[in-house]
Amino acid sequence: MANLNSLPLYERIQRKNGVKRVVEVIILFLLLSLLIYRLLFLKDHGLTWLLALLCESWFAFNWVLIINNKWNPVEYKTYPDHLLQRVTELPSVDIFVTTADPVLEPPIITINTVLSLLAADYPAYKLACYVSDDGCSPLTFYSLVEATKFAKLWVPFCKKYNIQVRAPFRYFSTDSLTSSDNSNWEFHQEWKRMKDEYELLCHKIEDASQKSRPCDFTGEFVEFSNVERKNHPAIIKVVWENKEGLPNGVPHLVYISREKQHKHPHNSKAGAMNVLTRVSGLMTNAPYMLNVDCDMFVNNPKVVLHAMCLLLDSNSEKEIAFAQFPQVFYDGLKDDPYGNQFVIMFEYMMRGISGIQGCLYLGTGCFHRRKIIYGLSPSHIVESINGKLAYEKTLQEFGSSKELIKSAVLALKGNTNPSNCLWNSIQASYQIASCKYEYGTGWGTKLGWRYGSTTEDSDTGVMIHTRGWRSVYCTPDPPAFLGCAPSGGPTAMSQQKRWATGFLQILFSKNCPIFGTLFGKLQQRQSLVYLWLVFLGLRPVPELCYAALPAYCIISDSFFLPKVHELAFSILVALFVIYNLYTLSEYLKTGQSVRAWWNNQRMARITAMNAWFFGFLSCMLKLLGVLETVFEVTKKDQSSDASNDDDAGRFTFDDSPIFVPGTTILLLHLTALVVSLLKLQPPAHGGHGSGLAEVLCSVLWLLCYWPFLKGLFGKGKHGIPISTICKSAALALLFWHLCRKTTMG
Ligand SMILES: O=c1ccn([C@@H]2O[C@H](COP(=O)(O)OP(=O)(O)O[C@H]3O[C@H](CO)[C@@H](O)[C@H](O)[C@H]3O)[C@@H](O)[C@H]2O)c(=O)[nH]1
Ligand SMILES: [Mn+2]
Repeated sequence: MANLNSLPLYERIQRKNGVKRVVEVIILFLLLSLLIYRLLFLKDHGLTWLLALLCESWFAFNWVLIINNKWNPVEYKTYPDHLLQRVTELPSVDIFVTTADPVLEPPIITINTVLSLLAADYPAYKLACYVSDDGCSPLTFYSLVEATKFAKLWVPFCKKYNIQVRAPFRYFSTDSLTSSDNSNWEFHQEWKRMKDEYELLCHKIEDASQKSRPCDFTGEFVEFSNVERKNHPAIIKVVWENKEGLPNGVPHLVYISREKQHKHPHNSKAGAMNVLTRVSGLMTNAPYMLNVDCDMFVNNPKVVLHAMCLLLDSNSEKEIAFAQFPQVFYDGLKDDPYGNQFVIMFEYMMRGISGIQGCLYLGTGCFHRRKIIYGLSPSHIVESINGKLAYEKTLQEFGSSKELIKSAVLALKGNTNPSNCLWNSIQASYQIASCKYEYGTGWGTKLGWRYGSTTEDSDTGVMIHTRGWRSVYCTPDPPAFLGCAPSGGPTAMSQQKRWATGFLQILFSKNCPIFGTLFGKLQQRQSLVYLWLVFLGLRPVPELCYAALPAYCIISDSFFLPKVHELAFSILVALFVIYNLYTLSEYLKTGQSVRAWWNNQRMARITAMNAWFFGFLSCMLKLLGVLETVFEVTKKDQSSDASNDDDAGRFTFDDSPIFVPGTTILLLHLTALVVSLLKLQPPAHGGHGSGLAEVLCSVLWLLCYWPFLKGLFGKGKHGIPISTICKSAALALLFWHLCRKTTMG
């Protein structure tokens, strides 16, 4: 028999991508040729030419960054079976679930996530689940209490029959009975019972949510009487404690609603994560922490084992900070109409980035080492191996709680703390969940999740990589977690807006990836990865200019693209064809449709010009001190009703100004095409008017904005509101006027 210790826990496999690289370089070469052509003829042309040159330079630069991201794709294969044979004692893991709003994030979604986590294939006494509720909702708490009762049946059932999907709503939505061993009478009975019990649970929660007060504010619920969501003392409840420490029981479950006061910034999700980190530090102090958004349920019960394969390997202790799983979505709309299922992004971009310093931290589905969240660097590890704990001098950064400092020392030394009684730490927990606790401490700057960006995940990731850590990307089959992708134009746009704002906040902060390379240990290529990410926030500027150019040229009868007979025109055509075939091939290779490819192409344009533009504005206003940025929570739908709806993929709008730029661009191109069809242009200077290229470009923009075109005539949520159309028309008129003025002048 092979030596057990020689069995690998994971393998890192370099993926072959020779052909892709060649195509990528060809595209780069074509882009550079175009730029050279622009430069050569710059002096013969005016402002439009220069503008085109600047935009194209930006796109070319972006392409270089993308090539860097994708150049060295790797795959991590994990072997949980080897782990179970090799390791006698698995480490404990604290699990964090965040929720913030019982309306946008219905508690039934949150409890399904919690149930799936409690039932994971891992010794129950090694897990503890902490739910942070920024909504301070009695309904969420009530749902958790009820879910715990159900969990006592559900968890043993899942483990006994080795159920694959352990989020009950998902398990019972498929025909799980016929697909399992039907002849097993006992299973049949238990299955029925589970289904009935789950339905009962759903009814209870549904009933409670219909009432103005979900429950009587007595007993456990007393603290919820009279709470204001944004102004209330901390509420911490041990919902369930696995006192007997049974391996197949239900893991600990703790509810936390941190203190909030109007005048104290709460730092959104990052703030919630830091409270979770501290409270769990006191209660269970596990060396590993898994965090998920409330909608991301466990889809692969072995997920913790997969992560441990990567984190427990003897070498990884000294270099790997976290193990990230991709975000995969369930019941996604057909052909990805909102371009937010990110299949390509996870398949090519993330794998490529994994080949550099490591995958980005994506905010959910990630296992962190506690001591690294506590600020440890790789060099500290070496020092602590040599006997001294280099960290002691900075312990005051943890704040004034003696209990917390004590637990932090243990965590930093790598001592796993056997769980004592959770109730013992309740008092101290209230102290560290108060909103004043962090003043004068390192939380949010040196410790924990970083404050200052609405994408706290990327920000915290930059910080960790800047300290010199690496990270790994784990893609087991079936996917580890599944969540909801926003459906609907407004939700999709507001999510993207928040991301763009957050990226720019990183760019303009001390945590900027450029500083990370200059002064820290962020590898150069990883720095380029982060630049690619944060520069997405600047993208709306060249994107909007480039979209306006063809309309401008047609209306004022000038040109910005090469004429058909020129060599440069063929460069342009080649670039267009090769680039699109390249992206299309990625979609086909990942089993997606041509339609999905097209939807993603056009949504990339729509997102950049609308959502990211507003993200850009909101960051600029924040920098000028005019406006505070807020973390707008994404609405989550559980039901798959949307996908049965005929109109499911049809773009929806609301009266948000976010749709104004897009509507304006659409109106401009409509005008331009009418102008060109009816030959209404003013006479061009010396016969150099707009040509075929500009018209084709304009048609292309129209195609990209097809959902908006339909929106002009649509009704209800499928229609663009009149007010938005008026604002856009006014802007388009202004633009027209300017075009005409420059041609006259
Ligand atoms: O004040 C807040 C705001 C949000 N959340 C929670 O944060 C999570 C993420 O929010 P969501 O609205 O779902 O954001 P998404 O756009 O879906 O999330 C992506 O982007 C976020 C950063 O913008 C990351 O935090 C997420 O992990 C990542 O999935 C949810 O569980 C929320 O309940 C809080 O706990 N407190
Ligand atoms: Mn989410």
